[in-house]
Amino acid sequence: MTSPSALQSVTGGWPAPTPARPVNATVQVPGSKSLTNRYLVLAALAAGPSRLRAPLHSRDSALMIAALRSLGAEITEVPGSGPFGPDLLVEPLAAGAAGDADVDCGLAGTVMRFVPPVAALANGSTSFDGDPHARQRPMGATIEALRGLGITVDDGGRGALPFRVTGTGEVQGGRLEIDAGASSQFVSALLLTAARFVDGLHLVHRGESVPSLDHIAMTVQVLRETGVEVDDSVPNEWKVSPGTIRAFDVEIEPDLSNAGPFLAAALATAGTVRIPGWPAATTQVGDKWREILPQMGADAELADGVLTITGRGRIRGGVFADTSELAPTVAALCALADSPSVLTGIAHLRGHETDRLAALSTEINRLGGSVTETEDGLRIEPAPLHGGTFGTYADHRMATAGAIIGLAVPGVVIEDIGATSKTMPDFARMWTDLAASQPAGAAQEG
Ligand SMILES: O=C(O)C1=C[C@@H](OP(=O)(O)O)[C@@H](O)[C@H](O)C1
Ligand SMILES: C=C(OP(=O)(O)O)C(=O)O
Repeated sequence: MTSPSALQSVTGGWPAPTPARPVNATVQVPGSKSLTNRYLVLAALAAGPSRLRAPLHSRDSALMIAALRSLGAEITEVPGSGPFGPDLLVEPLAAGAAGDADVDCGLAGTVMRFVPPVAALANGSTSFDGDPHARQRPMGATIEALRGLGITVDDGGRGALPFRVTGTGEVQGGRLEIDAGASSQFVSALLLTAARFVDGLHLVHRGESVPSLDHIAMTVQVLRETGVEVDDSVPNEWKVSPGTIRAFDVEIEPDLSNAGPFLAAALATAGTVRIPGWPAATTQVGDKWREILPQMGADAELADGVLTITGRGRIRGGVFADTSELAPTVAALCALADSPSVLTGIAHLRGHETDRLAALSTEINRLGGSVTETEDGLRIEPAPLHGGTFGTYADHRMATAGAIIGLAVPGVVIEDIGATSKTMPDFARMWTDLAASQPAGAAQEG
């Protein structure tokens, strides 16, 4: 694991562009990671073949595809379809398919949390491991949950990756208590598979509050779309009835969290950014940009499925609660703001791709910023920033946070822009195009 303090001197890197003029661009954003990986799991467990249109193609989705294939699902690409890569056809796993598979989770929370319950349905053993930092991410609730369901999990007593799940071809299900305080993905993972348990699942959370509730709402929504009965009427409890997961043909929404850095560019440069394909209704947490960015001083308009954000030259700080995976983008904007900010409700970011609270404060402060960690978030004071290397910790959202700061601060070098391949492999090109975009009428003005 690379700790924030260990990253003192870095050579090389990607010089973040600092445009001389306000950006003015329409940016098509690839499909949602969270939706793509949920639909892949559901398609693998469904009653017939399914199609995902406009799915995300990135490291996290490739890892999910490889994991489900290793368990026996057939996943093929439809050549020539989709602007960001082919649609996917999924033939589900055969019931009680044999295990003896190896799953590489990379650094993908959705793979390390969503796939073990699927492996529990198999008749055999499945081994899970991942990147070095994946071994630091919280996994205890998944391991304990599977044991609570009668599944053998050999984790060498670590409560973390690597571990082996041995199923018998059937999971009884029933009532189960877990502590999902470290990640909403512990809940989503069990709900996604639960309809295939003999008795379904009555899941009860006990402990500190569950973070990233929007992502659980997304899970409940996709389950209902595929014909699964879910009762989420009692806070911290979810009941999934046993039954069939219907095969489906679905168009994946653009990733609204990944739209964030591009929309932030409108504020950072006092420009305009338009994102087409913005859903009229969605469970994605990224829909919160329509509240967050106006709170910071931008104009926002959603018309005909296009979200337009226009920066007005001033970025206001504020109090931002429960921003979940949006937090690194929000923090980057707060570092450019002219008044103080507080980010709350994000203590669990310490268990994300890296300890994001430590990483954001270390890297922004290295550029002259004034960020302090609080118990459950960050306090960010206005400070004049200067250029320097921005460490990325294999975290896509650290790389994009550094790029946002670089729009307004010359000389910012992103340690590893390749980290963006986790969810947006084309980020560097898209960002370069954005930075080179011209304000309306600029060509005529010369
Ligand atoms: O279920 C999902 O797709 C996700 C849930 C959230 O995890 P946490 O609850 O661990 O924050 C989010 O941060 C992550 O990027 C994706
Ligand atoms: C926390 C994130 O990812 P993961 O799905 O790996 O948890 C994220 O994308 O911000």
